[in-house]
Amino acid sequence: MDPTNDPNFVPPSANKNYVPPAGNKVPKSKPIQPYVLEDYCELIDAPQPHPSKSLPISPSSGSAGLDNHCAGSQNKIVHHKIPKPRTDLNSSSDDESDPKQENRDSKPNDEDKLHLNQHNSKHEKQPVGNIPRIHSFQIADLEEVPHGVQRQSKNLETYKFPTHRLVSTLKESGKYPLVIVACGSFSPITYLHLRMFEMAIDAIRENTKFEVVGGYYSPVSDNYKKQGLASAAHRVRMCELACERTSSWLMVDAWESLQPQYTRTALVLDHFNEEINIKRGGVITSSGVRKPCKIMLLAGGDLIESMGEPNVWADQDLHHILGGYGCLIVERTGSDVRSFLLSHDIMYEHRKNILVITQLIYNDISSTKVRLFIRRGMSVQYLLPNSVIRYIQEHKLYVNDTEPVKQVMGDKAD
Ligand SMILES: Nc1ncnc2c1ncn2[C@@H]1O[C@H](COP(=O)(O)OP(=O)(O)OP(=O)(O)O)[C@@H](O)[C@H]1O
Ligand SMILES: NC(=O)c1ccc[n+]([C@@H]2O[C@H](COP(=O)(O)O)[C@@H](O)[C@H]2O)c1
Repeated sequence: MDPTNDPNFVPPSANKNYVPPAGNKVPKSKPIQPYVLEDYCELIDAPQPHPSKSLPISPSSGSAGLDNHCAGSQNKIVHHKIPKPRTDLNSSSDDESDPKQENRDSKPNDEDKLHLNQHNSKHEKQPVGNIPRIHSFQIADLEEVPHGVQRQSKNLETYKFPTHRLVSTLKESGKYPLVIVACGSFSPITYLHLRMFEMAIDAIRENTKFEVVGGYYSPVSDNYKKQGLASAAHRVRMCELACERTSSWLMVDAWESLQPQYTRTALVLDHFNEEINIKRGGVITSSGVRKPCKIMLLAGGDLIESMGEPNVWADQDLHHILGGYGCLIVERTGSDVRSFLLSHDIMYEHRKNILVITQLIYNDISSTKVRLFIRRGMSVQYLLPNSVIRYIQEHKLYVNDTEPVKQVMGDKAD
């Protein structure tokens, strides 16, 4: 039975005493692709250290092994240098890139061309592989009217899974495809929610052999009944505006938001598995081999810590999410995710499928506080994309919210 069938349903985060009804089962889902993150988790760019420098890590230093590495890599060598990220440019010599997949970045801008020229002129003399630069395919031109963007339907009958930015052919055939899914309220989406994906893609590139082929927001449905939720249609639209105007790889999937009942996160991930692996057969490599796509949940430290609260998540769901899919956890300021992982039995059991991402530049923008600012007529400029601010103004969202201020200033928002 779905928790929201209960007439007294209150979303878990709003009611700490919430007890989900029995029978909170994960259906026998179709096969989930088999990769465990840690099996494909190593610093792909860093040189292997000299064997004499690799010290075994004692169990008591377990948390060190979690630091921006796969949580389960405790017997692995800890590199103290941040490896320089591979780039489109410097990996191009050994890439078997497919021109068809350049839908992400078909036209290099002037800056790219300049960089390309500089790079080409140096190419003969310098070994490539270590030129740090921003990946231009991640950025959308803020002034550009987005092309080929697929907007989500407002009803389930005409719903189509968005694939307009899903990479269909793997760029580097030696890697494994990965899709990142962020579930949440996004009421409204902020720059923190956008940054989460950028932090995740950096961590994946640096620490694993996966190639991110897509990123999705899955806003929760209205049945979640959390305080401060704008309607699902508004939240989906705001996420779309944010993705269209600030990113060239992120997408929004409205499926969860359109469901007539609240959908547990385990089932949302099953939906992505179904769309990407079952219906579409995963991702193809340039040599024509099909690879199933790993799907991982992207979540903040607070969401992960809610997994330790009684009766918010069914154990069976946690095994399904963490074991079957895996989790990328963005540390939240002030929360100790690593200690939490060590202390939580199910999390610890699946630690090889969990990657903790350290925020090197702290960002703690809170949707709750954004809503309060709007209600108080204060500026929210630079906390969320302009397109989202404009949308909020046009639709007069949040101005008449009645969310208790005490709760807004409570521990979650602070
Ligand atoms: N400051 C933060 N640091 C890291 N992750 C965060 C932070 N704020 C939110 N997240 C993550 O963003 C995702 C979506 O969050 P969601 O919109 O549901 O909550 P929220 O941003 O905390 O909003 P609200 O203030 O309405 O509770 C969740 O995984 C959440 O953990
Ligand atoms: N049992 C579950 O599947 C479960 C429990 C709590 C939160 N969630 C999800 O976590 C996300 C964020 O929730 P909060 O905004 O309440 O932190 C939402 O997408 C929600 O559906 C799922």
